[in-house]
Amino acid sequence: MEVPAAAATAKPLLHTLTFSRAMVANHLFAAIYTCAVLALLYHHALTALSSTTFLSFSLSLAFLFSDFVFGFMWSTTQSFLMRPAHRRVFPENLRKVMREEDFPAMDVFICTADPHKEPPVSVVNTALSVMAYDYPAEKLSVYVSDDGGSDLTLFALVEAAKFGSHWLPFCRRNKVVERCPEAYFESNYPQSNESKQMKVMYESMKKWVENVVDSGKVTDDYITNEQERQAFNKWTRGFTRHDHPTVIQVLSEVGKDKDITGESMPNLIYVSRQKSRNSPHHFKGGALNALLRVSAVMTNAPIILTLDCDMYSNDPQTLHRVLCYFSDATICSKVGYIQFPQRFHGLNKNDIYACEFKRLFLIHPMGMDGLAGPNHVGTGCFFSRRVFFGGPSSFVSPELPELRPDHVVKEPIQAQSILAMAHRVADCKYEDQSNWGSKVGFRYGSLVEDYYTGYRLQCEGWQSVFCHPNRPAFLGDVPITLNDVLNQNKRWSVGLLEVAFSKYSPVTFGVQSMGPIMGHCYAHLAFWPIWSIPLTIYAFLPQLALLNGVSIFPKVSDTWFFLYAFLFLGAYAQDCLVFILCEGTFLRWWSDQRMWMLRGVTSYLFGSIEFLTKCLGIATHGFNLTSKVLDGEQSKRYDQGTFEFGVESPMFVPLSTAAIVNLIAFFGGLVGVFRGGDFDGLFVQIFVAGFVVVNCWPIYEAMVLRTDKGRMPTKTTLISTFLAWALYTAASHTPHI
Ligand SMILES: O=c1ccn([C@@H]2O[C@H](COP(=O)(O)OP(=O)(O)O[C@H]3O[C@H](CO)[C@@H](O)[C@H](O)[C@H]3O)[C@@H](O)[C@H]2O)c(=O)[nH]1
Ligand SMILES: [Mn+2]
Repeated sequence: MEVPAAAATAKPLLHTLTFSRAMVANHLFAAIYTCAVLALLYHHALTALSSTTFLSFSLSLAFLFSDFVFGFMWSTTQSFLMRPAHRRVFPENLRKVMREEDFPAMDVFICTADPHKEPPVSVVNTALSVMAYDYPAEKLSVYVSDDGGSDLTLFALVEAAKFGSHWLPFCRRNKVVERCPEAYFESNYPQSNESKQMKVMYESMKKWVENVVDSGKVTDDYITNEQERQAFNKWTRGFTRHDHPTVIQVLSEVGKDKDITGESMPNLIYVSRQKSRNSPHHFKGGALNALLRVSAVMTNAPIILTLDCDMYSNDPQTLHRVLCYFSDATICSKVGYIQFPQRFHGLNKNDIYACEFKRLFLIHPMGMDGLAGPNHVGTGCFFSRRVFFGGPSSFVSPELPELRPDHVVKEPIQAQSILAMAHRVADCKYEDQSNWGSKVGFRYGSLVEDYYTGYRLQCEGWQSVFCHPNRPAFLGDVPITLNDVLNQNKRWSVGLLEVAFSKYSPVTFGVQSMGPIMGHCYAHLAFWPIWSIPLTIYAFLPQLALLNGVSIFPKVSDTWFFLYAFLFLGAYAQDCLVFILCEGTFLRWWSDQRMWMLRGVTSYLFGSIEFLTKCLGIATHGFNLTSKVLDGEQSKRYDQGTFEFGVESPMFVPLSTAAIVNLIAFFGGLVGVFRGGDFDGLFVQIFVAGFVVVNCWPIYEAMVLRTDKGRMPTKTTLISTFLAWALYTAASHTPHI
């Protein structure tokens, strides 16, 4: 009897790809909605042309422009809904196609930049969580890049290596799933003598490290041997975070350092690249490129995982999932990276600051996965080392043979020649007149180096894969104060505009290189901050007109009114549906749309202004690190779902001004209508103001009702009240000619 050919050659299944069935319904809705948007723009153009006064002409023009932006942003989001895909992997089949001896080596990069904003204990936890992966230790190397050039961070990692020699075998023996010690001891872990002992050991290590960090100095009492002393001696008098030589310290070495059961430890290497005030360092992109070179010289693993210091591994099996793709020869030559979503721990119930970014981190990448693959989001991403050296069929060779992705390292990592070469490639002048940052490695030129690099790689022809298992592979911290959130979003805004208005803009270069749909996906992200234009206009203009009794939208009895109603309800309903179908709750969606409005008059707006001043050469802005330090009282308020203002941030000024203007306009409008005003003509404006007021409730609370430290600073409230009054006065004196 003959065996069917397919069955005889069938390989065990490693991964599958399926497309969402909701696609057709969505295409239909998109087609109708597009017609509605076009009709609205036509309506605005018509009103503008037939307007009799200068005022009504400029108003129609303003709304024509803002609705055009709305329409553009809405249509680009539809690219993500064109062909959403879902993937599954079958790591249980991996052993059938591959022996453990054949597993490729992995280099893990962890970035940190400031021991006071990024507590070293949390860096330690991240490092330990990846060192403890279910993977042959001799194939695993963890590199920690310290852009803060801090001996406190080095000290913490020295302690991490010592503690790791107990922690790793403990995890192995007990099949621990939470391999980040902090998360493990916070969880409901089994109480045994061994686990209790481990906890004592962890707590004392943590305390030890925190003491040193609090004291700000690694004194002799904390140094236990000559090797350590030599390492810390590098922090001489002239050593500052902006000006210092390279420090590379091997804290644990494969084959040499063993855990307490005698098994090999993975490599753990501390790298602080050379810094000088006279050389640009390109922030995180620069740090990652330095690590790319240092790791090439020392281990040169074909697969690289990049992590932010707060993103610990939450699943020891993740590397097996990744191998399901990278071991498949059919996709290996095209797939450049495998992106896991950014997911977070410690979000409050309704996620008041919408830090989950469900669209950015889940819905959009799933949409792109059915096309050429998701964008890169900076952390939780596995790269094939080859992607950093040209497109799939156009290799760009690095300047040194040792840096080539196919170079084989023959000497141990602490060999004199290896260390000398590693120092050489970490030099701050090394990249001068080279391809690094332009054609090779992570790309420079944008504060969102992650987005930009992924985008450029996809333009070169690389595809990517989105992997999002039910159990999050990585978990990170979220900012817990509104000011931190807005500042983070502002930095992203500046970085995105840098791409949007560069010669590599997705609307021109992107569309040409990767086709219209992928190009539009990237364009949606690049133009994210231009939401500020319609959002700011809609936050003030209809309200100021309302206060003056000027009707600017169609009357309820007018047929054009239904167009407005359809556009508003249609977009909101679609957005809400997509959000809730992606495991969202209604209240989280509500927070999400609220934060979108808030960002419109704060981070998007300030980001756009900063970008402009940068273009004009008036000011430059660096990478403002997001704080990962938890303040007790702030944490408490965050957990209760209370907004945190507290500081005098310039971004709070337009926010409170808008809140005040809308409140007054809403009540003023209602009073006017009761006194016999034109309800029919003013309804839309009253509705818009009312909708903003409902969204602004936490702001009113923070301005008048609250007494805690997180309330709105009185100065901000006063300035905003004054500005609201000034706007009102100006509006009421605008001649209606
Ligand atoms: O000069 C620098 C500045 C930052 N970092 C590191 O970059 C990471 C991200 O910084 P963070 O302050 O946490 O910024 P976020 O806005 O939270 O990060 C998101 O946005 C960044 C781009 O702006 C991406 O790099 C990140 O991966 C992405 O998670 C951290 O590990 C930092 O240590 C450096 O290594 N060197
Ligand atoms: Mn972060």
